[in-house]
Formats: sequence, C-alpha cells, structure tokens
Amino acid sequence: MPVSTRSKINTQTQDEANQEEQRTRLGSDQEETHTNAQMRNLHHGLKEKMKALTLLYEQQKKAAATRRNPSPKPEEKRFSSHPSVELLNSCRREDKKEEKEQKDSNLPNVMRENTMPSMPVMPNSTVTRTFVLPQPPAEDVKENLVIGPERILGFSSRKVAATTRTTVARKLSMGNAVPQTEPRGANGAKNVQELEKVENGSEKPGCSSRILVFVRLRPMAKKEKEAGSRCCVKIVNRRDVYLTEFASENDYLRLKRLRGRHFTFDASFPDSTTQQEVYTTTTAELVEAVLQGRNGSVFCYGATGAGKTYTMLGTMENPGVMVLAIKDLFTKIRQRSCDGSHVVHLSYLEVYNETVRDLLSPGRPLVLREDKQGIVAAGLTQYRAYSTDEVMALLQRGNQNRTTEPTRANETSSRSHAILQVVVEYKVKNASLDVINKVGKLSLIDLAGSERALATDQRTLRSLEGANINRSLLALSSCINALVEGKKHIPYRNSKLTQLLKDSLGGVCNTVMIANISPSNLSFGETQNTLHWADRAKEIRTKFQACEANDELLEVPESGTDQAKLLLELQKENRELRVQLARQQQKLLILQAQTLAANASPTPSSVTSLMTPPSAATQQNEKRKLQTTFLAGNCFTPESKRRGADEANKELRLTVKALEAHIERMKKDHALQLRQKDDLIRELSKSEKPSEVRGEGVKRIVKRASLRPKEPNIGELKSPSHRFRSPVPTAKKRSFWDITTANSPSISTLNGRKTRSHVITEPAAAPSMLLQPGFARQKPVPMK
Ligand SMILES: Nc1ncnc2c1ncn2[C@@H]1O[C@H](COP(=O)(O)OP(=O)(O)OP(=O)(O)O)[C@@H](O)[C@H]1O
Repeated sequence: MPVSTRSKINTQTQDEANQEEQRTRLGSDQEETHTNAQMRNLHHGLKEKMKALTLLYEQQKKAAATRRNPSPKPEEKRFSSHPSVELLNSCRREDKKEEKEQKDSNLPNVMRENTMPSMPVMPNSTVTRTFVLPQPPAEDVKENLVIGPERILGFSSRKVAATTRTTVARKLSMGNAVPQTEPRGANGAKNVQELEKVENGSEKPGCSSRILVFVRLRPMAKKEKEAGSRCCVKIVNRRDVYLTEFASENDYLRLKRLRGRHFTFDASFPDSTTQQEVYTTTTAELVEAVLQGRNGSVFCYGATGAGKTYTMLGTMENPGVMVLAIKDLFTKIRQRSCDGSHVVHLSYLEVYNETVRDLLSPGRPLVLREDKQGIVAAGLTQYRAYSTDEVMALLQRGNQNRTTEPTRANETSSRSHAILQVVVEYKVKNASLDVINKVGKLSLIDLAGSERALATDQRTLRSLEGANINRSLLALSSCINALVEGKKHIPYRNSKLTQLLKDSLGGVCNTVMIANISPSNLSFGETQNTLHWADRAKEIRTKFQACEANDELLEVPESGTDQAKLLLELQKENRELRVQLARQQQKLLILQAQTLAANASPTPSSVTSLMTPPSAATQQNEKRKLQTTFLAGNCFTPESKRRGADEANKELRLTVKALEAHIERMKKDHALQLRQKDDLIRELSKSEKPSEVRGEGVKRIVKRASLRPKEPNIGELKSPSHRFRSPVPTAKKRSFWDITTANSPSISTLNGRKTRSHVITEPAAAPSMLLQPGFARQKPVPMK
C-alpha cells in the first residue's frame, strides 16, 4: 500500500474516532441535562409537598387550638354579660353534646360509613336560629264582623293601627333579639321555652316573628315499594334531615360517590308521627294565640303526593290539622266562656287556575281587592259556626267542591290551593273597664303540589293546571326570596296565591310552614327542592303582633340600652337625611349657577353690562324671579309687587357683583401665577449661563410673557406658562365641578391621581374607548 494511501486511511480513521468521541460526549451531555431536569423536577415536587404539609400541619394546629380554646360566637360575645345568657349558652353546649352522642348512636352503619363522610358538614350558619323577642306591643283592632250565616264582603285581615309606633317597637325588639341556636318544638322545646322566659322576662309564647318551619316525612307508598324505590331521607333527633342521592346502578363512575345534604328545621317528623303530634307541635300554639286576638297561618308545602292534604285534612280515622285545630278551638272557647261571648266565623276558598272560588257556596269566581284591611276576596261567604260538628260539616262540603284530579303521581291530587280561614271575635274589658273588640284569625292553607310536567298527566287540562300551580308556587318562592333578602318590593301581585298569603308571609302574623316530603329516591329532586325552599323560609320574619289583649304599644324604650340603640338609629337616619338634603341643595346651587351663567354671560363686557341698566335677558330673568317671589309670598298687591321686584333686583345685582369680584380675583391670581412663572424662567436662564442665542431666546420668552395681555388668548397658548393659566372657557367648567364636589368624577386629584379634566387637557396619543363624542369635540390644541 502506498504511503499516501496509508496516511489517507489513517487520517480517515482518526476523523471517525474523533466523530465517535464527539457523539459520545454529546450523548453524555444530553443525558446529564436530562438527569438534571429530572432532579430539578423532583426537587420542585418535594418542595411543593413540603409546603402543602406545612400548611396542613399549621391548619391542624390551629384547629386543635380552637378546639381546646373555643372563642365565643359573635352573638354569645354580645350577650355574654347577662347571667341568663350564660345559662342559655351552657344549656346549648350541653344540648349539643347530647345531640352529638345521640346522633352517633342513632345513625345506621350505612349512614355512618358511606353517606356521612361525603355529606357536606353543615356550617354554623345553617343552624336554625330562633330569635326570642321582647314583649311586642298590643294592637288596636276595630273591625266589625257581620254576625249570622249571611254573606259579608271581604276576606278580612287585620292591620296594626299605629304603624309608626309599631315601627319603633319593632326596632327596639329587633335590637333586643336574642339568638338561640336550638329550634322550638324540637327535643329541647321545653328547655328553650323556659330559657325564653328567662331572657324575656315574659311567659307569653308565640311572640317570635320568624316563620317556623317543620318537615313531615310520609311513609313509603305501596306503589313506590313495588317500583323498587329506596328511602333517601333520614330524620335524626326529630330535627335533622339527611337527604342522600343514590347513584343509578348503571352509572359506574358515581356508584361509590353518594351525594347528600343535611338540613335542620324547627322540628322534623318521621313517617311514624301521628296527626295529633303534628298538630300539637305545629299549630296548637297558634290556636291559643288566635284566642288572644292574634293572627296565625299554617301552610303545607311540598311536591304532589307528598302528604299535604293528608296533613291538613287527614282522613275520617286520622283527622288532620284543620279538623284538630277547629276541635281544639271550640274546646278552648268552651273552657273560657260559658256566656258564648266568642264568635267564630268560617270561610273556605280555593285558588284554581289563577281564579279564586268560594268553596262553601260555589258560584262566580271572586275578585281580589286591596283595601284598608289588606287583600280581600270580595263576595266571599263567611259562616258563623257554633260547634265543631257544624264546622266539620262545612269543611266536608267545601272539600267536595274542591278541584281534585288523579295524576300519575297521586290518585287524589289536589289541583288547587285551599285556604280555610277561621276568625274568632270576642269582647274584653280593659283596665278602665272599657269594652274592647278583639279579633284573631287562623288561616290553614293546603297548597297544590309542586310538580314536574313529566310526573303528572300530560293531558292538556292537567298541563295547564300544572303550569298554573307551578306559576303560583314560583311566585311564592320569589316572595320568599325577596322577604329573606329584605327587599323593599315583595312581588305579591305576581299570583293570586301570593296575594292571599301576603298577610301570612309579610304581615302581622305568626306563621308555620309544614314541608311535606316523600321518602322515595324516585322523588329525590322534588324532595330536595321542597327542603331547599323550607330551609330558605326559615329566614323569613313576619311583623310583630301583640302578646296580650291589654298590652300597650311601646312608644318609648324602657331600658337605657334600648334608648341608646334607638338614639343611634335615629341619629343614623338623621345623618342620611342631612346628606340627602345637602345633595339636593348642591344640585339647586348648580342649577342656579348655570342659569346665571346662561343669562348673564361671564365675559367682563356682559358683567359690566349687568352693572349698568339691565339687558333684555337680565330683565327677563328678573321678571321670572319676581314671579317666583310673588307666588311664594302670595303677594298680589301692587305695593308688595314693587317691593318684591326691588328685592329681587337687589339680590340679582348682589349676585352679579359677587360674580364680578370672583372673576376679578381669578384674573389677579392668574396674573400672579404668570409673573411667578416668568420670574422662575428668568432665574433658570441666568443660572444656566445661556449662550447668546439662548439668552436671546429666553429674552424673547420673557419679553413675550411680559407683553402678554391680561386676558388670555387661546390661540396663543404656546409658551410653557400657559399650563399655569386658566383660560376662560375652562374656568366655567371647573367652577361647575367645584360645586359638585361630592359627585364629580374630576375631583380625584388626591394621591396624585389623574382626573378626567387632566386627561382632557393632555394631548391624547390614541383615542380612548372611554372618551365619549362630547369629550372628543373638546379636544384641546396640542402643546408644542
Ligand atoms: N303521613 C302519612 N301517613 C299515611 N299516609 C300518608 C301520609 N301522608 C300521605 N299519605 C298518603 O299518601 C297519599 C298522597 O297524599 P296527599 O294526597 O296528602 O298528597 P298531596 O301532597 O296532597 O298531593 P297533591 O299535591 O297532589 O294533592 C295519600 O294516599 C295519603 O293517604
């Protein structure tokens, strides 16, 4: 092999070796980079984990500390100074402990293992709070009812006579409200009532204005059992309701993810509860209150077939709330008076497809009217009842006239809302032996069932009924929402039902809501909906009513704290009113200034012309002013007219003079500013040792500044000093914003922020989206 060829081969081999080496180095570099990245990721992940763990540790530490040292709740803090509140709090704590133990022992294993962990833990805010209020004032009732089985006009509702006084009393009572975490009518009802008495210093029940909400679970129906439905509602402690959503067997993704909700009500009745128990817990107190001259309402709410009619009417063997209430009422009346001084009137109506019908003497639809008594059904029959049997007969008659139709969900579905109203009237003697007429009213309402279109029959009439039922129930829910949110306008007028329930929801009334639910998981949606609205209704507060027949309306607060609270509230109101007044005055001033500026142009020439004999515009203005003066003072004599004219003239001249002085002052200020600026420029130019040319320039500027006329010329605003002058056209605008300090968007120079007026005077680089056409037109001449 020739040497050249060998050397060639050698060089080639060396090249190859080099390349190989390079490749290996590159590969190892890449590997190293990769490993480094992995390490970095790992490190980052570890850091994140550490952070999360530290956070968790901190949280647990805090929770443990809180458990060891629980801080008092705001309301507990607020009332903790009172010994009775101490007692209340200790009872609450004990009750809670007991409850927890009971809950743990009562819960079935399935609930404890599966449902409970996934159920959202009820926050403190959802715990029912009943506010025990101090003794509310008595009311003056003057309503005459027609005695006898004849027709009278009106489905009457009482109103508190002195609204203002009630407002004061209400304010005070609100201030004194003692929150109470235990519900009434539940396990600890007795305990709570005793505590109420301690808190209140009163033994009178039923003074609370909150709507009491109860839930009743009906037994599983035969049909539901046959359809293989499961129980999705669990009532614990006769108060807490646990609702569990079972996933369908085909939904593999959610099979193990059971969803549930927890609600707490004033009392919850399991399916084994008897009618008598339901009546005693929910309505018995109201009957007692009606006999003391107060109003009470009970309404059943729930999905179709949930047991509303069963609860309200019941059956022959198991009579419902309506029947039991009337029996109780007559028993109590008999116990109270042997002379028959109590007069009972009865009316029964239904709202079907947005028409009101009289169930006791069916005929033409009734018209709802609003008068001094509230919403009344004109032409409604009111029967005078003397005994329970008579009422039973009337009820039966009414029910026969009630619209019911079989639907797929319920064979005897009530397609209308029924309202039974019992008015008890009696006479009492007060301390000064005057006879007072007292009227108490009990309204028992069986609502039609809320339903989905699919759940019921699809025939046209049924659909229309369903739509109307849902419409009125939707209106009811809007009213509940508005009442809970404390809105000023409550949309009662959206349906006939809400118009008739106006008294029960927002009036002077003790109201009870019984939410009926079905245990079947097939009705889960309806049950959830019912419980949601029931939960929301807990927050509604009705107005106060009197506790005793001879109670006096509170006109002045009793204790010092009450007085202080009232004083504070009144002061706050006063302040708000003052602010409003100031705003109005400001607006008036602006208007006056604008009128003056329009009539008497602010240029010196026109100002001077105002000093001399008045121009036509001024004369007109004066004339207008004079007319106003005359009208205000009812001055019609020529003498008074002249005097008025002179005064108005004088006033106008004074205003003009003041304006002129103001303009003069402004001119002086501007001149001073200009002079100062010129001096500054001169000093600056001296210190800079200007060159001949620059010196000339400065001289030129100085000369120009000194030669500048006193009145600014917009066309010549080219020197830097123009920025310190207020040209006349903008001066007017600024004075406008000056007056409207409170509302002006341009008074935002504080903290060096740019104001809108600044934005306008500066040359805009690009047109802003915020600038309106009006602003664009006022675009200033750009500075050079
Ligand atoms: N607590 C209960 N105990 C025994 N049966 C009950 C109970 N509650 C309801 N039922 C039965 O369930 C069925 C439906 O009840 P109900 O007619 O009262 O429902 P509803 O809510 O009034 O329905 P709708 O709104 O359609 O009128 C009835 O046959 C009734 O007897």
